[in-house]
Amino acid sequence: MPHKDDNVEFIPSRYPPFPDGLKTTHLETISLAKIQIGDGAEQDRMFEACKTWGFFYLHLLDSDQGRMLYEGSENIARASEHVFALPLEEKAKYPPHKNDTFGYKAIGESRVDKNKKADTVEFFNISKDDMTVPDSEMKREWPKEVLDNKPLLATYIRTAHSVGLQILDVLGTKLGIDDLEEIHQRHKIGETSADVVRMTRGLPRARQLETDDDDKAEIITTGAHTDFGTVTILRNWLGGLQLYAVPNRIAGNLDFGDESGEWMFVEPQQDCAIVNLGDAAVRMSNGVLCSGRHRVITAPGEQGKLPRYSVVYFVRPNNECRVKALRGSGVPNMADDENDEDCIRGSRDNDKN
Ligand SMILES: O=C(O)CCC(=O)C(=O)O
Ligand SMILES: [Fe+2]
Repeated sequence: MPHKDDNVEFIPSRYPPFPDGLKTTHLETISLAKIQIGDGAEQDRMFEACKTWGFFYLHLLDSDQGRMLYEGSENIARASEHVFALPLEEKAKYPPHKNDTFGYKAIGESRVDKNKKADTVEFFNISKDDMTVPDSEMKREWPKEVLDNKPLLATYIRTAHSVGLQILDVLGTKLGIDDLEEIHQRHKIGETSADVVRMTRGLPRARQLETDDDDKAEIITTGAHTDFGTVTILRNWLGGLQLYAVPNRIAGNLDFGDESGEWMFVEPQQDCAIVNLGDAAVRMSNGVLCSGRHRVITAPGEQGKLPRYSVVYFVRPNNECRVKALRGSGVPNMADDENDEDCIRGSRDNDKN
């Protein structure tokens, strides 16, 4: 779509490049097409990436579903610009309900560090369940700017969910899971879940600082976290995402007291999504798979002068499911893995990530 209007913010083709010379992770790039045709070497590389960092780049342009995610995420980011441009009073009409995270999170509602500094990003979390049913069956209200894009969002949700499950099928096979169907049962598209498409818009650096004189200031936009679901498929176009250089194998390890590692940038790759595993994948594999701790800071260099958009799909277990370890030759037994106390519930209501 041509951009007639210079007020348009989301124009990836005009973004300055990611700067050289920063500490950056070297993640594997996995081809979605090769995963889809069952290429053994590609599957091995993906499994290794999921055991080491729980993060990899997914090359999208060589498969139909990948191209849908590529174009769909750009269209959703464009739509999100209209959502975020609404007056705050209007956006505030869509807060999360008591037991969910759907709807609008304003800037400053979360804390990003131990000094309780406020975050500088707004989110709009759009639920899978409402976008994939007729309007009359939706459980909550959505702004017109979201509803106008319901067909796009529904297609994106179905595609991202399907790609997430294709990834889980490969990981399940590599883990020697006895019953792969169990993974599908836990992530049924038609069952109620906390799956969302998250639209995000992070403030540019100039708007975060009182003055714009400290070009190098590191401002945390979204604080350190692990995602609580199973698989996350992320599209971002500006830098700022960082991965903590100590792999995390503990589900829900949100007590980030240790500061021994360092933060490394994950450079966005034009033709790729960034895929990462969440706590439910750690739990289902009894810690064989890894859920990488990450955060977002202001995009580096010139990029940081621009508002930062991202589009995130979270594949999460169905609400009713108890996320126990799966049984399989590659999943170590844990003495207490039958213990419900030790299970993550499908809906981790209080978590925002
Ligand atoms: O915007 C990004 O690059 C990452 C966002 C993220 O980690 C999240 O929303 O959980
Ligand atoms: Fe995240």
